[in-house]
Amino acid sequence: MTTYSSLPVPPMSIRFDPAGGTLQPEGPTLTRRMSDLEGLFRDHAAWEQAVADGDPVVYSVVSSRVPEVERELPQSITTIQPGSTAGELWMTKGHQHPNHQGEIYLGISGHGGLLMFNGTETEWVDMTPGTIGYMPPGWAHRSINVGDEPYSFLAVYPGGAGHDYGWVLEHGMGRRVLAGETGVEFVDYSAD
Ligand SMILES: O=P(O)(O)OC[C@H]1O[C@](O)(CO)[C@@H](O)[C@@H]1O
Ligand SMILES: [Fe+2]
Repeated sequence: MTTYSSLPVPPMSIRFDPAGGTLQPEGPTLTRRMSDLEGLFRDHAAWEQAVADGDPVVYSVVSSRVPEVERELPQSITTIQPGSTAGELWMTKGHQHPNHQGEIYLGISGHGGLLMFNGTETEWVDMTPGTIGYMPPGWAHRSINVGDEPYSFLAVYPGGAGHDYGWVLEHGMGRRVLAGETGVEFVDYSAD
C-alpha cells in the first residue's frame, strides 16, 4: 500500500470515474481478502475453506489524497465483489466510529445494502446507483453486495472519525444478510 503524508492538501478537483470505481488523483488503496474477515462469517468452517481455496479478494478500497486527520473530509470508493460464503453475502468488515461521527455513502454501481446497528436496533438501506445512505453518529455500519455484479459506493467521512473494528467483533451487527431463494434474507445474530 502506498502511504501519503498526513499534511493538509490544497483545494483540488478529484475525478470520480463511476465505470472504473476510481478516484484521481489516487491516494492509498487497500485490498481485503477473505483471510482479512476472520471472525465475521457465521460459518467459521466455510470461511476457513474459502481462505484455503485461494483466499479471494472480497473488496477493495481506493481513497483520494485527503488525509484521515481531524477536520479533513476524506473520501474513498469501495468495491465489493459478488459472492457468498455458506449463504452469507460478501460484505465489508464493518466498523463503529470511536467518537460517534456521521458519514455518507453514495451508491455508484451494482446493488448493495447498508446495514447499521446502534447496539440495540438495526436499520437497512437498499443501495442502488444514486442512493445516498446516511449513517448517524453512533451507528456501526457494514456494506453488503446483494447483486450478482460488483457493488461500488463512494464514502465521505470526517477525517478524525477512526475505525473501530473490535466493536463489531464484540457486538455484531444485529443481523446477518443471506442469499435467500427469492432475494435477500435477514437473520438475527442471536440465531448463531
Ligand atoms: O472499513 P471497512 O468496514 O472495511 O469498510 C470499508 C469502507 O468503509 C470506510 O472505512 C468508510 O466508512 C471506507 O474506508 C471504506 O469505504
Ligand atoms: Fe465509517
